[in-house]
Amino acid sequence: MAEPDKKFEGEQVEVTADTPLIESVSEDVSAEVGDFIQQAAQQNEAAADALPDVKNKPGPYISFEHVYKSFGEFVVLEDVSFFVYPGETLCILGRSGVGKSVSLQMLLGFLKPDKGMIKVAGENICGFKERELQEIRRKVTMVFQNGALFDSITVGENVAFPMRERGEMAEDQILQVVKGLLEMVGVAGMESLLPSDLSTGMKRSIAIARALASQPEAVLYDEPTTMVDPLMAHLLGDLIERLKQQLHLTSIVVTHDMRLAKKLADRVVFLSAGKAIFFGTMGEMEQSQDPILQEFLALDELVTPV
Ligand SMILES: Nc1ncnc2c1ncn2[C@@H]1O[C@H](COP(=O)(O)OP(=O)(O)OP(=O)(O)O)[C@@H](O)[C@H]1O
Repeated sequence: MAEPDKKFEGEQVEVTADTPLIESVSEDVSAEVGDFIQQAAQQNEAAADALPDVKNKPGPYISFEHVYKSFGEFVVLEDVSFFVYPGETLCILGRSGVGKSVSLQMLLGFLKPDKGMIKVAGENICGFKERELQEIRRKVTMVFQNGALFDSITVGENVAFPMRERGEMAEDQILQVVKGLLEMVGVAGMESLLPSDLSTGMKRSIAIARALASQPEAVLYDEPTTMVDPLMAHLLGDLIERLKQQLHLTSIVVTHDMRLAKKLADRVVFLSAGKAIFFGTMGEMEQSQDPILQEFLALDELVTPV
């Protein structure tokens, strides 16, 4: 059952278009985090430039090439291919159980494909050892549905975690970046709260701030708008879009939320019965005569009327 969207424990705060949350989401980034963001954006542009040049276009940042995955007799993915270019957003769509989360887990090396190649930044990661996979997980970070925050430490400590782990920044600089990142994702001043004090939507915003703290080149979002109210879903969608624009982040978004896919996706891949039955733009998907795609689009209109 969906967790209710609350702001603070014991305090009923209604999120409306006038709350600071919305103002800060639409504002430019603060000076504190400016340098950090600038550095991340430059790093992402440099990473994109370093990718193999295919006919003067940079190669995909992430690609699945003829990927197969089964659990015992149960076939999850069968000859699935798709890609996402640097700085672009790919949405993975499909009904429950088609292998969307399994795809993300393979992309981070938590699961191995049976056959095929998964490339990140031009390298096939399928044969990578744990150390090399850890470097991939620094470049490509995941924002989990539940935020996956550490419950026993504060919001500020959660966001600072990747920077402290890397040990490259002075403590006062880390605190400034934490402050700026929280401001950037619309939850300014919440450093000293515990994750249990926060709503699902806020946990997700903080999980995004923590993901950004490791200065990733790509971010994977697993159902970012599920179990939050429509306004929070809209804000999270705006935030993901803004991060793409400001940081040139490559993003993969697993979602059932067609409005979100329409807002964010440069391309979508639609998984069904083990196959990628569609890979293209949202506009092309809407024009498709494939009955499975038509049914999915029609169902979405029934569930979320405009
Ligand atoms: N480690 C595993 N061992 C065995 N089966 C698994 C494992 N992980 C996933 N599966 C199965 O693989 C299938 C695809 O799972 P996956 O979680 O990727 O679906 P999904 O498309 O993300 O669905 P949903 O939208 O409901 O989250 C499911 O039938 C699931 O039970």
